[in-house]
Amino acid sequence: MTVFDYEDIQLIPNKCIVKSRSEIDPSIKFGPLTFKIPVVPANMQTIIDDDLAIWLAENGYFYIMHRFEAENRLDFVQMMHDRNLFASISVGVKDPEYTFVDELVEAGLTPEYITIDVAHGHADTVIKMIKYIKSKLPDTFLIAGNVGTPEGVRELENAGADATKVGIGPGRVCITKLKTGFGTGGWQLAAIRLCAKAARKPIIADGGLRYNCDIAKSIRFGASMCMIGSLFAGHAESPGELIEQDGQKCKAYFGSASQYQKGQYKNVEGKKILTPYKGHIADTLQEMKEDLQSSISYAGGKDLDALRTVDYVIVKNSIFNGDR
Ligand SMILES: NC(=O)C1=CN([C@@H]2O[C@H](COP(=O)(O)OP(=O)(O)OC[C@H]3O[C@@H](n4cnc5c(N)ncnc54)[C@H](OP(=O)(O)O)[C@@H]3O)[C@@H](O)[C@H]2O)C=CC1
Ligand SMILES: Nc1nc2c(ncn2[C@@H]2O[C@H](COP(=O)(O)O)[C@@H](O)[C@H]2O)c(=O)[nH]1
Repeated sequence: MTVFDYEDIQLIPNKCIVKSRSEIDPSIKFGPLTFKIPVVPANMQTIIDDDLAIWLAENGYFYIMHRFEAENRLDFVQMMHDRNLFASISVGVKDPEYTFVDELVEAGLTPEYITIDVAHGHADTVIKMIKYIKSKLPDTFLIAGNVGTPEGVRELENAGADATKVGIGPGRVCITKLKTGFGTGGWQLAAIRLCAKAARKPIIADGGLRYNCDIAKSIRFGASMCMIGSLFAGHAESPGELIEQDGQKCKAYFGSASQYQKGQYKNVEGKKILTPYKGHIADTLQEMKEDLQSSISYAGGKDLDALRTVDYVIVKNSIFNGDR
């Protein structure tokens, strides 16, 4: 098996067919809706909150609300629908989550997207939840994860998932690789490739993207959508207070399996970092769009499809997955 990560790949240009990058359309149809770019901020408490979800939905971007204020989720779905916006929420696999699905059904609420969000998604608990949600809310577009193998992708798809999320341990605030020895950290892009070859439905590349070019590379190796945490942390709109450290404005970014999320040090597989303040998220998203348009122009096309078949070389740089 050929193993590589984002920083080991260079895409090879084709002849340009546009006069301006503004002619290029980097949008993606994902589930029932089409979004401006194939990017979604991670469903983590330091990355997304209600206000940002509303802004993203209003402005043509995909979002997935996190599941860590479980009691607010029903009202959140109702609130988004009252504003004629799509609702996209996360669930876990523990018993109360079945009751929550029942409550959605009783309230007559069908979120357009539900994501089953657990660390080790290749599990009977996840398969059972997929089948339950699909039986109760058949019209919801159901994303399940996380997995890191073709077998994981196939099993979740066969259970009824409409898309799978790939990435075990490549995240910026992840310590799964150090605590357990398992995962796709250091070869996440090769794992995307392996999983995409086996997939019959869309996959989301989750974690390990460190630069805007990694969006184009994820698409090249078979992703339909990229979930990103660290590049979205530290914005004006990011949840959390601005902190000053060594004269620099920062915001905290912590893992969903960190003690800061869990409130206790048990089965911890995440850490906290401070990220420099980055200004407004609209500017970051606009830059991602422009860079992706540029990538597509180098691929010799006018839309994301041009990236999917572009040639590449493996230029081994390091195994550090951008985390130096
Ligand atoms: N993408 C990634 O690499 C990772 C992501 N995360 C994120 O952290 C958050 C918490 O995830 P998670 O702990 O799964 O959620 P939960 O705390 O809801 O746990 C999910 C269930 O799976 C059980 N479980 C069995 N094996 C594992 C395992 N290896 N890791 C985790 N749970 C396991 C848990 O039981 P018990 O706790 O008793 O074992 C629990 O019943 C999620 O948002 C997830 O996306 C966390 C780690 C890795
Ligand atoms: N192993 C862990 N992974 C985590 C944790 N919290 C979130 N995550 C995953 O990271 C990505 C974001 O990655 P990034 O490289 O873009 O910052 C996120 O979507 C989750 O899949 C955690 O505590 N441990």
